[in-house]
Amino acid sequence: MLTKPKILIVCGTRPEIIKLAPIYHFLRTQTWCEVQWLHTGQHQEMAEQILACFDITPDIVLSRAGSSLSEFSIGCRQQLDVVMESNTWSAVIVQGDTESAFLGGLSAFYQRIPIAHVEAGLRTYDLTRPFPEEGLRQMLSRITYFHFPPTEGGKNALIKEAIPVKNIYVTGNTVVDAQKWVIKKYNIHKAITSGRNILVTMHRRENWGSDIEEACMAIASLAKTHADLKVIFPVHLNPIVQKSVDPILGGLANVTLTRPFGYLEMQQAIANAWLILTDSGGIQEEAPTFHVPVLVLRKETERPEAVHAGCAKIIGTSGAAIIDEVNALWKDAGLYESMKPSSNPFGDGHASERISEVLKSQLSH
Ligand SMILES: CC(=O)N[C@@H]1[C@@H](OP(=O)(O)OP(=O)(O)OC[C@H]2O[C@@H](n3ccc(=O)[nH]c3=O)[C@H](O)[C@@H]2O)O[C@H](CO)[C@@H](O)[C@@H]1O
Repeated sequence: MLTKPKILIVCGTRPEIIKLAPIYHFLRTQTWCEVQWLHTGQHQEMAEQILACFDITPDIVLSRAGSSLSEFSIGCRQQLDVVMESNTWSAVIVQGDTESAFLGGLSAFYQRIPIAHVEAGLRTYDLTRPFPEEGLRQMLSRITYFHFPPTEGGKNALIKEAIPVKNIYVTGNTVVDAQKWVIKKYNIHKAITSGRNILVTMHRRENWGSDIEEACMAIASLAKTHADLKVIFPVHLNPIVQKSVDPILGGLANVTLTRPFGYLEMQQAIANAWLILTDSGGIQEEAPTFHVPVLVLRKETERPEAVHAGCAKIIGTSGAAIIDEVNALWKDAGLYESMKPSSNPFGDGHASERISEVLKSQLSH
């Protein structure tokens, strides 16, 4: 009897779990393969919550060695090697640009197991922005076999980097598959009929310190000017971020600072938002599903599709730019309508099926 291809999904952070969950569930419905989920432990509390939300019980959980990134990496790599050697894996799936994704890929590479890289080809070509993600995703592309860019832009970047075109498959972003799953399961839809909510998130390392503070001062000024504006800001648990945000925005009547949202709460907050100000990658991709425009609080984005579609604008973190851009949308209903996306340029909700089809045709005999 022929044995089924065995696929290992390796991941460890909140965004990776969100983006790999739909692939895991789709592959579990398939009879041609067996799939296992490995959690590296890079994120712990945040990961548990997201795993529960997506009904995932990992088959393998690594124990986190130490609290520093280097201690985590060394322990993770050692444990990954044992897992890679212990079974005859046909492919290892990783996503994006985290330490977990890179280590999962590297360990598979040494065992000569083909790597399938989900969300491949995102680039800024500035190794310092975002750091370290740009470096990690570029290195992963060198050792990956199946490249799954979400869009044509990612495919073109990979082709320019001499990745064989036969190994590149444009799939759409699985983040939209994940949204469709939770929207249906938990019945998420816009639940406010009046007022204007601005959802804010900022956590990127390159914005730490004065950039976050300047953005917060601009948001405070907007909140004071527009009493009917409601700002909702789930603040990242990193104390560096909290130290910048809390003193400037805490205590304003129409600004709500909260702990990080659970994934469902976040989807509900996006659905309810009139506008989003963010430096998050995932939220740029999720907002169009709920027809919400985004102002990107960064100097660049590796996700230009929403900018090209007109539903996102890169504005940086200067206070003047934030105030001007929000006021322009506040006053000009036509401008606001022109930025409201009618569909999501990052995906159609069927990326997982496409990824499964490619793996089926290449791995099953
Ligand atoms: C440079 C860059 O862009 N890199 C990205 C970055 O990820 P990111 O910037 O997208 O990260 P977040 O902003 O954390 O959002 C992620 C998800 O979390 C949800 N969320 C958020 C706040 C909250 O309070 N509650 C939530 O539920 C939110 O809706 C979204 O789905 O790092 C990842 C590796 O870590 C990379 O793979 C990814 O390329």
